[in-house]
Amino acid sequence: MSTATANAIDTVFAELAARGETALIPFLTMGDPDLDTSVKLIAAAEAAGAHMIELGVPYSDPLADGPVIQRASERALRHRISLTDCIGVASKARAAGVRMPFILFTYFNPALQLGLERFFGLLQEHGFSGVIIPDLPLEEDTEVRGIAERTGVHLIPLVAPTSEARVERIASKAKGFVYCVSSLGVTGVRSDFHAGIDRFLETVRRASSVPICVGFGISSREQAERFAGVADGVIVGSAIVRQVEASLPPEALGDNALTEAGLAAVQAFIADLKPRKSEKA
Ligand SMILES: O=P(O)(O)OC[C@@H](O)[C@@H](O)c1c[nH]c2ccccc12
Repeated sequence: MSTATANAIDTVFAELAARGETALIPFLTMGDPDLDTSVKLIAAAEAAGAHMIELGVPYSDPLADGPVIQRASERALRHRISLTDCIGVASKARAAGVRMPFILFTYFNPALQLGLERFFGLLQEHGFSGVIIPDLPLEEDTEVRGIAERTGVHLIPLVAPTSEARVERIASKAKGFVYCVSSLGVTGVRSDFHAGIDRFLETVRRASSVPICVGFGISSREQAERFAGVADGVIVGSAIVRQVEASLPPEALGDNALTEAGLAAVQAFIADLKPRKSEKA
């Protein structure tokens, strides 16, 4: 009898595939504007219909992030929160009744500083199903993948339209899903995507034995539905983080936690993003 419990990410994708639905995966910066509000925002995202969620660790040097998420990281880092504080948010969200799978999103350096064995041990302890490390150097990939496998946490790789030649190697070892970046450059709302995006997604689909999801620049239901036919999920970060930012009371009030109205505005924004039932192409 296998002792390995099924990973919640795999279960969610199987359920959605059976219903012909596309996963909606928000990204939130933990600690923006504070850790308690992050727990409320995660619960609001699930209430809005999100199927799983990327919990972002704020970082002082977010190379791949556009201005919206950079500002969110700055707001969060004012509270001097640590990587372990961010990981602990998952247990608080579970205690608040949130059931959807959690994916930690962090740059590599904070995980390395903590120690990879301790990092993955904490992810497992706090119930994470996956982790995304956008700047994981390929030469460290084998060690990290080994620890991830042992702890049952899916190491979710990113592929970009420029990495066509590496798609096969990356996608063939992917767990959870393959994160297909829709455009070149940094995160942030966009009106159009990389010209060869559809061919790129077909290439990833052929090379991958796990679901494929698209992120970067998606900020509306129309854009989410544009990918619903060719991808198994869409990831939305900056547009949601921008809504959080817009819903914060003026700094002058001192306590810049979100009001109930602000939380409701973020929840409504996420609900509006959700692709309608789409028959897979
Ligand atoms: O913000 P966007 O354009 O909606 O893209 C998702 C993105 O925010 C999230 O997945 C993410 C946040 N920081 C990153 C850095 C690299 C890759 C992806 C990310």
